[in-house]
Amino acid sequence: MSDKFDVIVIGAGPAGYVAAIRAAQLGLKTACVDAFTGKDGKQALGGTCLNVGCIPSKALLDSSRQYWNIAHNFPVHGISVKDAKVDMATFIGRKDKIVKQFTGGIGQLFKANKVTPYFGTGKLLKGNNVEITAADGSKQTISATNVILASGSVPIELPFAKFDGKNIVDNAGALDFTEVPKRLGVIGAGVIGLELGSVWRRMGSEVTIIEALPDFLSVADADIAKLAAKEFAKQGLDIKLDAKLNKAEVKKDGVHLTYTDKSGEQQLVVDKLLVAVGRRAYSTGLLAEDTGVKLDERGRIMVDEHCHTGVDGVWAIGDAVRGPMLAHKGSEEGVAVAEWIAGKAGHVNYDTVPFVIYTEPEVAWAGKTEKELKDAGIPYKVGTFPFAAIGRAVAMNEAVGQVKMIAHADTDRILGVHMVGPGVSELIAECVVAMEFKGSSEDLARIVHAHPTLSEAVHEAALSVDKRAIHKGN
Ligand SMILES: NC(=O)c1ccc[n+]([C@@H]2O[C@H](COP(=O)([O-])OP(=O)(O)OC[C@H]3O[C@@H](n4cnc5c(N)ncnc54)[C@H](O)[C@@H]3O)[C@@H](O)[C@H]2O)c1
Repeated sequence: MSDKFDVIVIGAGPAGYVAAIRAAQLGLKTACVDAFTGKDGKQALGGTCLNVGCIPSKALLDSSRQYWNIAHNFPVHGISVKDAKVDMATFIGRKDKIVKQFTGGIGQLFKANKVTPYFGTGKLLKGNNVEITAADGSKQTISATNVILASGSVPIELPFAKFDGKNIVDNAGALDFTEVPKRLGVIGAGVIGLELGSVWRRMGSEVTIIEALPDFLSVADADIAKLAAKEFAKQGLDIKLDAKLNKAEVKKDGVHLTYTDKSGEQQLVVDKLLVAVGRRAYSTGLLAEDTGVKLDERGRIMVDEHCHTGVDGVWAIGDAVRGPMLAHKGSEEGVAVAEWIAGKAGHVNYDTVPFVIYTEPEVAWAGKTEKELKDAGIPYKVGTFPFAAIGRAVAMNEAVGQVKMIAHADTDRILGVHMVGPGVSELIAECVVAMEFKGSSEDLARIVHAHPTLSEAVHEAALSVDKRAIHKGN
């Protein structure tokens, strides 16, 4: 046994690295174990989010947006560009540089906060010891009073469309195509399917998305999902609902898909296939048999409302436990657990976690959908406001979508806000603050919003709850 810590975190994704930094800030001697290897063969801190998730996908979404705008938005402004071309090495290289900058940044933050990083696969042993296996197979064991498990999640693989890293890929593979696929198939019209499908559509791919469920984006509010579907269809994303993939075979001329929809069995040939049918909690090899830490039926580490596993000094956070698989949810759990360990009052409000899909237009929401409230028998009133009536959005040539605010019919407390439109990934923050402070639609309606800004759509939606929006008929 070489080293003894107050806290060992297994996993350096947005849940784990944030927990480690917060624990160290609170004066706890902290280590963080992670095995992720970057393209340069060195340890790359930051987990899925920084290496192959949130950050690289946003880099490619932005590059592809610039390219798409040349043909689809510049002409509206009277700007023409001839012979626009994309250099794929620069396109992918810029993304890799951003990833390196941020993964390296975590190393710097660890240094500044005196978190000790370990490079290898961590396994929890009985008695809060952690065995670390390096890439060369060598092992060492460290121990701590508290261990935080933050092992994240991995893509779900379909048995009849197994990942081969070349033709049938997961999110990581779809961030590294060396050329724009002429035909891209996507299985799953969820967050990854829509974001990465958008990237390659903007780059010129013919994108077909096969979604098993009959309703598009059923996790979102139905009105918002409907508006989003209309915009995605205009962009040329061919989304097939109620369609189930039966087979994917790699042949010389591409990946041959067989799927069944309402009209029967269908065939489709694509050059690349992205399978994005969800992720599952990752805990392979994480727990020795006698630790007492339990997994639920979906393989998630079981925890109570304080992220405690029930085993003395063992906690679990992020994608590896219940709740939405979102980086910011994991980070907040990381902060809260570090604070609980230090004897402080940690806090995560799961009711106000914002959801964002970084398509164009963006989709964002927090709180309950109209259907959830209807099903629960909670009385509500709704206010909406279209971006078409927002001067800033029109000036930007991005006047699509709307803000929909739902408040309690009796108390006016905001229960949910749902948006599709320009910049809504940022606009949702104001609503989350209002909801966190148990605000009402009237609270937001009484706040001065700068003119002309996109945030006026939130203001007007709040006014519209009480049928007094100014710039539309009520
Ligand atoms: N912007 C973000 O916050 C962001 C970005 C990327 C990923 N994530 C998270 O990562 C996780 C994984 O993302 P994802 O897009 O893979 O999952 P997801 O759950 O968002 O979507 C998966 C979709 O695949 C469909 N599906 C499942 N099995 C299918 C099948 N056999 N055939 C056709 N369709 C099928 C589902 O009905 C669902 O619509 C999610 O929890 C997501 O929240 C978040």
